[in-house]
Amino acid sequence: MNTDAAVTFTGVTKTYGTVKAVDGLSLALHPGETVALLGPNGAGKSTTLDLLLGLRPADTGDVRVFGLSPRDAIVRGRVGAMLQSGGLMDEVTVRELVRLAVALHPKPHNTDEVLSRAGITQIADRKVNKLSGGQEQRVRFALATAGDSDLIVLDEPTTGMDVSARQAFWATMREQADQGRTVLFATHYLEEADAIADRVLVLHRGRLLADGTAAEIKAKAGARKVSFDLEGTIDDATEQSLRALPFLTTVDVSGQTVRIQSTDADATVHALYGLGVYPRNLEVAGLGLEQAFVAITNAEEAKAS
Ligand SMILES: Nc1ncnc2c1ncn2[C@@H]1O[C@H](COP(=O)(O)OP(=O)(O)OP(=O)(O)O)[C@@H](O)[C@H]1O
Repeated sequence: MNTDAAVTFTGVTKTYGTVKAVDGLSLALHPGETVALLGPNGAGKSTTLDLLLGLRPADTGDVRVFGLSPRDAIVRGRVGAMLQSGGLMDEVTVRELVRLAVALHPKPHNTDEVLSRAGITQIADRKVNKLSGGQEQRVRFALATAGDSDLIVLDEPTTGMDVSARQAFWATMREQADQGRTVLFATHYLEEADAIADRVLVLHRGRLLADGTAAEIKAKAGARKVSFDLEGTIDDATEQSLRALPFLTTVDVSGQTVRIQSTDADATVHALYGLGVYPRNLEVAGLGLEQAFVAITNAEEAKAS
């Protein structure tokens, strides 16, 4: 067992009826890493976080947090979490709720500092059930950072936050990681994962499909995008021959503009000139993280069907 790791999953499986939500998952996260957990709906992200937080038991395998069981790690204040669901207590004010979280933490921060860091000092006296969605998220963030935890776990943390709240949120998270904390967040915002995470995990049907930096994940997708314009209207015959170009994974024809993805852009462009057409404004570029994610998960879907 690697006791230096912040988190280890070893052969972890969690099944609901016939659904394998987490399927033989093994991974290790290290102190100071900011890790994005990506995956299509139902990939097993929330279940993975629930297992990590000891909210559900694994069927098989072992989950360790700083070498401890999830429950022991939480009791010792080593983990702060911000989950998607779970009601906040209704009839209390924001300050009372945050004060309670501070009081319960074995290594508490100062309540005013926690409120200020989460940007909720202005609404501290408001009842929790009178908040907007974005304000609620900030309160959850305050609860996750009520004490000096070594691992911060966030499930879809910025859903409902406006642009400035998101920026402030991620700036704070970067500070937390710079201080040696491990930050693990599940998200559907791939641009956030690209901008923030040192490491990206792609889950699919409970299995780890890719694990690396955003650049490595983009390279793993193995595809590049090619776009160009053709003069005049693209008739059916031309469109047919474009769609028959080698190594294509996707084709989109819109007016005179053609956008394609190819697993061998050089060969595709070579064949394009062979069609006797004259592409203008030809651009060849790597995939963004979002496109890479779609390419990787679609390829896996195709294998499964
Ligand atoms: N309590 C439950 N009972 C039965 N099935 C469940 C339960 N929780 C999750 N599942 C199933 O397990 C699978 C994984 O769900 P999970 O919520 O972990 O995925 P996710 O990646 O977080 O999805 P999303 O992006 O939609 O939040 C899904 O097929 C889901 O329907």
